[in-house]
Amino acid sequence: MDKIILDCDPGHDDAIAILLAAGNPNIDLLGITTVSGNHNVENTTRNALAVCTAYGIKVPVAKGSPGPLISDQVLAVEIHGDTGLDGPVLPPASFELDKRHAVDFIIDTVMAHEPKTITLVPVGPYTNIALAIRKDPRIIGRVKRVVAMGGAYTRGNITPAAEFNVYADAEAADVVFRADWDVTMVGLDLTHQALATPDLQNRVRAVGGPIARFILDIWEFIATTHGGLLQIEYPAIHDACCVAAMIDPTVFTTEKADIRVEIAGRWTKGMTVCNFEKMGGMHHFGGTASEQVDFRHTVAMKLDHPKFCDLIVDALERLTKSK
Ligand SMILES: Nc1ccc([C@@H]2N[C@H](CO)[C@@H](O)[C@H]2O)cc1
Ligand SMILES: [Ca+2]
Repeated sequence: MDKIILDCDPGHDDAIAILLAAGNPNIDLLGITTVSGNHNVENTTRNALAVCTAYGIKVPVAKGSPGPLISDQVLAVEIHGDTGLDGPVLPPASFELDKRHAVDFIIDTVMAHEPKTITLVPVGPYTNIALAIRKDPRIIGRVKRVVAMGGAYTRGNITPAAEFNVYADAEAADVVFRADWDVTMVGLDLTHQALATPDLQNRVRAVGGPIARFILDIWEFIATTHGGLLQIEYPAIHDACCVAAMIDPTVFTTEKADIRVEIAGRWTKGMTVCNFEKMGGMHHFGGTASEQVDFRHTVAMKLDHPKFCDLIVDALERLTKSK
């Protein structure tokens, strides 16, 4: 059983990550922390509580940072709508927020558990994670690993060079990727394979019930925004890919790389520059022999889409039965 803290900015695809984390018996969802990203932190927090209520689950939810460390705030309202989760009916929260700030919740939870037992799963901008490292660096050595949705080794979705979660707080992403812990980057190159195809939507419809309706309303809304803006055939279920990998590591293939986050480029800020080990270990700085490159990051490459879909349908069936 993998213990995780899901740091998120619900967010349509964040809601499917919560479905997987709450519905799969191999995941122990210790808590949800929220951050500003797809919308402001008031809305992403309200949405996190609404999603838990819609699923009939109760887990600690702790509100986090209202904005990035340094850069101006950028929201993805054009994709997620004015509430940050337009489309489905959002029920009023059935439980109260955890009283702690997300950063304190992360630190307290990591320090209260055995070393190397908790995985951090950030699927929004990494502001809370960076702040937690700075407030208590002990968590770097104590966390089992970080499986982060963000970045891309080809092209971005908020600028040609950058993916939204990294772009929205590039300095926080720089802190996270440079820290001395095990980071897996689940970028757009992988998550744009994780599409809510008609077949998957029909399987969700066949489960029936209010949660299936909630999920279908999510994809119906996103299809009106995502497809138009980004020319992607079906809604991309970005964030759930991280949780799926916690459940079944064979859900996608990986390669080792050395990842550097651009924080100064005028046109490339937020770009995750990936130097793959399999690319013969090109150096970041034109092969200066003095630069030591250790390929310590892991990059998600090829998704097993049928396996991914099975996990989503299974989680939906379990939550629907237990509601
Ligand atoms: N166009 C666009 C699509 C998704 C997102 C959000 N950011 C990440 C994908 O870039 C996911 O976590 C998702 O919640 C932002 C912008
Ligand atoms: Ca997200």
